[in-house]
Amino acid sequence: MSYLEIKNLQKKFIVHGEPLEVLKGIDLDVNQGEIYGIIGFSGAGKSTLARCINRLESSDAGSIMVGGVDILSLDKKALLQERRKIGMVFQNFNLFDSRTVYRNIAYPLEISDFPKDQIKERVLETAKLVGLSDKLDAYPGGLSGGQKQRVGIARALVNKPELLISDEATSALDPQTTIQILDLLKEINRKSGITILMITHELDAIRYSCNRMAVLEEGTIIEQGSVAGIFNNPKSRTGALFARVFEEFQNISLTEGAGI
Ligand SMILES: Nc1ncnc2c1ncn2[C@@H]1O[C@H](COP(=O)(O)OP(=O)(O)OP(=O)(O)O)[C@@H](O)[C@H]1O
Repeated sequence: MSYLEIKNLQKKFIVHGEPLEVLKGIDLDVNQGEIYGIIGFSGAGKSTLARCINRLESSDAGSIMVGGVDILSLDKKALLQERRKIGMVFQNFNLFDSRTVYRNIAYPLEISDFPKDQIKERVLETAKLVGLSDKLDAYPGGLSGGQKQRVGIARALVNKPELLISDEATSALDPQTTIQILDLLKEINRKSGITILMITHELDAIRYSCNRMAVLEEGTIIEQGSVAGIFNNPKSRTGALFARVFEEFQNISLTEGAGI
């Protein structure tokens, strides 16, 4: 059953008085409970797509259904309500440096009508889920990149959303920390059944986490299907480039590992 259904989504920006078409009719179907990958080079429109889904960005045409709700038709009040079902994680973490880990995680609850006397319990529960129980009094400045992203993930999850959009969540992290964060997302998905849209330019992150994926190129989804299918038999230039870059990277590692 599909949880996120996007049809003919279009978005343009006006740049120096000229229209710049960034999303040119996106169609996407993400099943409930799956981790779905979207890959694309820089400038393909990935972040714009992510931002359109929770209406941080307006859209020009098309429809976005999230859990059966037509997101683009909601008034302001209903949108605030529905947004709680959509968590978002960013590459640069977007944390408040002057707030402790606890208060960063609590923030979405503080600005909603969540019962005040239940905030602490929810924050502690969420911090535990992401492995941050011992860092609640720390400030972001004193955390590693991986810990910062755990705070970002906790903050995205504290409202118990049904959809998590991960926009390059691991792109600023080293390979080992990337694996830890991807493992955390997989574990959260397995435990809670949350649907995850993983947007990235890293094919290995998608190979590690997803069964299905789409390739975004210049605002168009040019290929979608199983990760194995696209990787082994890419139909598009971008798909082929990603597969080749990945293989070359593997070869380099092997050669170096063999000491040649
Ligand atoms: N607010 C904006 N105003 C004008 N142009 C924008 C705006 N936001 C994005 N763009 C343009 O839209 C295109 C797609 O940008 P977007 O950030 O969605 O791509 P991306 O695939 O996420 O790339 P990256 O991985 O580099 O962030 C780019 O050409 C970008 O310059």
